[in-house]
Amino acid sequence: MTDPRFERNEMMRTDQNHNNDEDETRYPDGTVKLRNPNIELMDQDILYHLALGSESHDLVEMFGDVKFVCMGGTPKRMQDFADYIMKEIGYKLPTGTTLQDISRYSYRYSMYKVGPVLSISHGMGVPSISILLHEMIKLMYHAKAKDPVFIRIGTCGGVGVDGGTVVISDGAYDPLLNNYYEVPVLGKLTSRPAILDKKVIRELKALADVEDPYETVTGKTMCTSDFYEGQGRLDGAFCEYTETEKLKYLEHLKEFGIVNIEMECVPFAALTHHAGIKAAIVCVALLDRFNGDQVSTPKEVLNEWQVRPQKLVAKYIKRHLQMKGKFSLDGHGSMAVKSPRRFKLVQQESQTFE
Ligand SMILES: O=P(O)(O)O[C@H]1O[C@H](CO)[C@@H](O)[C@H]1O
Ligand SMILES: O=c1cc[nH]c(=O)[nH]1
Repeated sequence: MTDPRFERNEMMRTDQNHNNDEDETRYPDGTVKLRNPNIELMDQDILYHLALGSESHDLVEMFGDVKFVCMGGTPKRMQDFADYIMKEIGYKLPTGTTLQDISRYSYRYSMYKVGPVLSISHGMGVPSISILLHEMIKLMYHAKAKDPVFIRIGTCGGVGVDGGTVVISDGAYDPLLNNYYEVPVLGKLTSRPAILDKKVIRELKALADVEDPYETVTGKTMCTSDFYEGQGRLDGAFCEYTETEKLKYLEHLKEFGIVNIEMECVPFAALTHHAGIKAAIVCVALLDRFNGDQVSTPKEVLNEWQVRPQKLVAKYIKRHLQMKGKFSLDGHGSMAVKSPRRFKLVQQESQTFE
């Protein structure tokens, strides 16, 4: 007999496969509806790992205009992206102010806001990004943000693609090649389909420049919970398989259509999909895993490679801002600060969390 503690919650899985209709996740005006009735009954919701709260901060004022939530592993990359997107959309900070890390007093994640774009670090691996996603989805709900799109800007190991190649994920798979996110809830495995938005993927692919001196490809991405043995590396502290076995495994992945390996795609695709939020992942490969395991490319080259997904995502954001009258850029491609007051509020951090 199956131990009930480890029973997979099939009912929930089936339910969630069919239960993603817009009524469940959107109010008619496009604002995010939460699939948790408890939140609106709470006096306040503390977004602990963001150092924000629904009572301590005016979240509607601070984040109500957010349209794009960009995430990546490191605080540095996401600060660089905030600076880059600011230039790209011509967003002007009020004189005498600089971009601030809104979540700095959480000492967990770093978050920057540039007009309608949030740029936030998620750390490494499934638990770290899943905590952030719960809080970012709730933040979008509290802020009454309309139809935000979430994009992960990452790095990965290539499976048959060269270092420097940009990969747009069109599927997210765990190491058993399941495309759902399994998480134990109250002692039962609950599984949620890991689905990325086809339209966003198509648009991103169409924006890739054929003149770029590197390739931009689409393909399936595998998510692991470990960088070393979990990704079949030979250079971890332990290794109980041969190089031949490693290569056979990579061949098996390649045949299945996996083009890259990273450590967050499954919860990212599953939690955004469950929240009814469109999402996409753009990573740059740091190496082709058929050729090795160590990331030995010089830092300057890696830094240039890391900008490649940012450039593509910036193009996508610019295109959408130009399409939407509300955020339209002026004749010089500049986006004026619409509300200096909003900006001030965004820069304010909560003393409560210091
Ligand atoms: O470069 P980022 O986006 O952090 O992601 C990749 O890099 C980390 C491992 O080095 C993992 O988190 C993996 O997903
Ligand atoms: O090989 C790699 C490179 C970056 N990130 C990963 O998870 N794996």
